[in-house]
Parts: sequence; structure tokens; C-alpha cells
Amino acid sequence: MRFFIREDAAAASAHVANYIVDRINHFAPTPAHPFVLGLPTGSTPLGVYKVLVEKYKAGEVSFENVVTFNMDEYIGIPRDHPESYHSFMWKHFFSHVNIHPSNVHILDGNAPNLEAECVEYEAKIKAAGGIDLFLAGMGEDGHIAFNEPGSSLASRTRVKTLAYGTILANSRFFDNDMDKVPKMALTVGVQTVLEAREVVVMALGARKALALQRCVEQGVNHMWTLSALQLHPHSMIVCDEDATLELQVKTVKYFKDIEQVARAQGFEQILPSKVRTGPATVPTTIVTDEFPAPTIHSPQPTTSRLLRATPATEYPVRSRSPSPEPNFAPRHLRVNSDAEYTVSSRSASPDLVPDRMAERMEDPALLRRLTPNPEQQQLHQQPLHNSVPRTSITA
Ligand SMILES: N[C@@H]1[C@@H](O)[C@H](O)[C@@H](COP(=O)(O)O)O[C@@H]1O
Repeated sequence: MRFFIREDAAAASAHVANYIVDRINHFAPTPAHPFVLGLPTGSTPLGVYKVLVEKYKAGEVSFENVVTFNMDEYIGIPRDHPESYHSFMWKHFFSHVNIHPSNVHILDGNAPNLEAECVEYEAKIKAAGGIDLFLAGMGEDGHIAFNEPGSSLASRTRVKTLAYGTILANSRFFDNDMDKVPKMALTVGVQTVLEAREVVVMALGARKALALQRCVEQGVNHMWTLSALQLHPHSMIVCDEDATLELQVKTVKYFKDIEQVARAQGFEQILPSKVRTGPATVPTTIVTDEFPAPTIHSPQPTTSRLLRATPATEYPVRSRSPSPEPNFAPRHLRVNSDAEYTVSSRSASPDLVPDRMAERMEDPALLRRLTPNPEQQQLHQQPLHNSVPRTSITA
């Protein structure tokens, strides 16, 4: 994770806007190979949009070949409501730059079938080639997009109920009247954000300080969904001094030092060239039967995909998902080349399956031992250490 602390909101916004301009220009997008930008709403990115518009007007960047996907949208308020995220985006950004309206994607909170809208949105992101850079803000409770505390870190675009704290925080845009704030929204999921090739998060002001501390200094936790950023190979946080108030002095010093040392060495903390210049090839996943199943099957929680993630210079790769098998063997991942991965067919779709330790035992003697009341059984059975070779138990 790269972490930049700037004096104030204006300096942080300029840093992010310059970075985005730099990324778009290095990418050199074309109609056939556009730069795909994920965008947030809220007060935090306003300064970034302002600088991006200025830079567009100064001829420093073009949005001609940029495709955008917004993070979220309220459900149930008209699209032209002044506080809809559609209105927000056109008012603060899209109307002032040369983006093609057909390249703008914002979830429709009034769609007749909201679930279908979400599925379609994910499909559109995929069809666009995935998101190159997702810009995000954060909620005071550490949410990213509208992924409120407790959201699955493997979540995708979906309908979401808003937390009381978010409704309260956003009531400032609705005459401070909580009754006027929509209670539901459509939002990209945490996993949708993590699949972007790069994620840039901004945190401004003291009211974000606690969330920033939880997400940076503590572990990955679904109660602070932004903390999932720790699993992303190319993430960056840019904040102002006020947002660092809850961080340890040594954390602040550490990140400032890193930036200073890098600069003294003559380079910024930049991305590998593959990511900077856009995708040449997307890795493919090949399913084979090459790897044997182990004696004892272990459950494959969905979140383990995040932890296993991908090599740092490539895109996240998802395994194919055929119909579930009764038992899942651990996934074997082998890198064949820069852009190819091999996965055992037994490992596909490692979704969370409830299981008992006993069900993983193939040895009947062991199975008996793991049934309830083992003390009673031992009264009637031979000692197990005679019948079970220790070596048959493998993790
Ligand atoms: N869904 C949005 C988030 O994407 C945004 O990050 C957050 C913070 O808003 P602000 O930047 O106004 O603090 O507000 C809403 O909850």
C-alpha cells in the first residue's frame, strides 16, 4: 500500500488529480483500448474533479477515450434529483470535460429490476476490460462505496441497506433531514473494487481519522470494509494531515520517510510498467486434473481467494465456477507463464461450505472417534492409536 500525506485537502486533491492525469496519459487510451476509471461521489472527491476539469481545459488531459463506472447510487430518488449521484457527477465533472455520455456508467436506482441492474453492471465492467483505476472516498465507519460495516469482503454489485450512521452523515445533503435521505442504495461490492487494477482512496478531515486508523493500522475486517484494501497489490491512500489524527506517530513517520527516501533515490513510488501502460493480455485460467486430491479435504472459504489473490504485477484471477462438487480439494495454482494459471478442476468454485471435521476423515476409525461423546465410545472400543497410522492425517 502506498500512502501519501499532504498538508491539506487542496494538496491531497491535487496529488490525486495529477496522478490520474499521469495514469491516463501514460496509458494513451484509444477508442478500442479505453482507460476505464471507477469514480466516487461525496464531498471528498470534489477537489479532484475540480483539478481534473482545470487540467482538461488547459489541454493536459483528454477524456475522449475514458470509460467511467460510478461506485453507487441511491435507490428511489429520481435521476434528476439534485442529490442523486447522476446529478452529482454531471454537475461536478462530466459536463465540464469531453467524455462521451455513452462512456459514462452509473447504476440506475430506479431500474425495474434492481438485482438485474446489478448483474448487468458487473457484466458491463467486465465487457469494458475491467477497471484500470478505481478512485474512492471512505465513510466515517470505514465503508467503501456503500459497503457498510459487516458487508462481505467478497461482495459484488448489489442492493444495500444503508447504516444509520451513513444516513445521518449524508443528511447534510438533504436539508439535515434524515427522513429525506434514501435508506437503500445500489453499490459495487468490495470484491468489485478489489478487482480493479489499481485503487486510489482519499481520506480528508478529522472525521475520517478513526476509519483511516482502523483500515491502515489494524487487520482486514468486514466491520471496516475499506481495510480489504490491504489485500490489493496496487492500492494507494492519499489523505490530509487532519485525517492522520488517530494514526500512531511512527506510522505517519514511516510513510513520510518512505516517500522521502524514494524521492531521494530519484523515483516516485510508481507502478510496474505493465500496469502503467495498460493490459496487453488478460491471464487465462486453465482447468486440469493434474493434481491429486489430498487424504483430508479442507474447506475453501470464498475469502481465501482474496488472500491468495494474484502475483503483484497481474490482475486478480477468478477460478471458473462449474456446478459445485460435494467435496472441494484445495486449489492448486501453478503459474505457467506471465499470463497463464493452472487450477485443479477439483478446486473450482471454492465457495464457503459448512462442514464438520468428521466429514473430512476417510478412515472409519477416525470418524467414529469424532462423533459426539468420544469418552463413552472409548469405553467400548480398542485404543485408536493401534488402528490409525498417524501419517494418514494430513492438514
Ligand atoms: N457512498 C458514498 C461513499 O462513496 C463516500 O466515500 C462517502 C463519504 O462521503 P464524503 O466524501 O462526503 O465524506 O459517502 C457515501 O457514503
